[in-house]
Amino acid sequence: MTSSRPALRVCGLTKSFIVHAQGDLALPVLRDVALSVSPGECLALVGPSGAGKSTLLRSLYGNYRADGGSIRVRQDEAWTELVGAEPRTVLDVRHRTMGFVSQFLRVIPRVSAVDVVAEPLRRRGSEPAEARRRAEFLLAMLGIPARLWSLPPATFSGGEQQRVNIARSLIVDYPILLLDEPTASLDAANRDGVVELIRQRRDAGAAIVGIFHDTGVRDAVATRVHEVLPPAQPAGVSPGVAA
Ligand SMILES: Nc1ncnc2c1ncn2[C@@H]1O[C@H](COP(=O)(O)OP(=O)(O)OP(=O)(O)O)[C@@H](O)[C@H]1O
Repeated sequence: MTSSRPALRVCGLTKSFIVHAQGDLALPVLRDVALSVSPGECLALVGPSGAGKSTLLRSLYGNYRADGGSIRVRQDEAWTELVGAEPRTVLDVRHRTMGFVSQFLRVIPRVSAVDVVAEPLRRRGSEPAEARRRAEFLLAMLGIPARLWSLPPATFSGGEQQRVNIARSLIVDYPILLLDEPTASLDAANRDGVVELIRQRRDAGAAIVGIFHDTGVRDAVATRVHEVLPPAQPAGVSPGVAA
């Protein structure tokens, strides 16, 4: 299901990091980025290492503050501007409209895997039994053995934790999904489960933006690519310097 009315629209997006170790030098990363994603589309961000793909994705989610430009999200049949928005506006968009799937699970001590996964639905007012049923469905689909569902994920393998994280991030049907390497460190069988889930979301009408270094995964899920180009660096600054 594709719709020509975008769910996410970015214009003139600009972002620099300030490198304190180099006398507060501004390191430009994103310059004048423009993109638009409609329901049913999956836009893959491509470009060389260090070009700014993660920076762009995190800026879309409001983890990084943009210096200029516009990030608009369709919510309640209207555009909500995220650049310069109040934190509560960003939180509201995250709660209702835009999900982010990272590679890493923030492990909560003593909470079982099924409750970790069910929690975002519970927070939105779902019946506990329904949230649990949906969490179990996703865990099964992602190949987490049922014997692990009642255990806290702290001792799970890296790949198991990653899949619990994906299940938790996808349990809510967000209209917009941002995916940061969702299949990194998964084996082939588990990768296929994640790919299937992403395709289902896309075909059900989610607007997706993602980074997929695995070209097989990218080809399986992406409907378009957006090339992120590295901006010209100021003289004397090498990429990879942390602020
Ligand atoms: N917090 C930060 N502080 C300072 N510089 C940063 C920060 N995060 C990223 N950068 C710099 O911004 C540039 C873009 O980094 P980013 O991680 O967005 O690239 P990428 O395209 O996702 O790379 P890769 O494909 O290797 O993951 C790099 O030069 C990086 O060093």
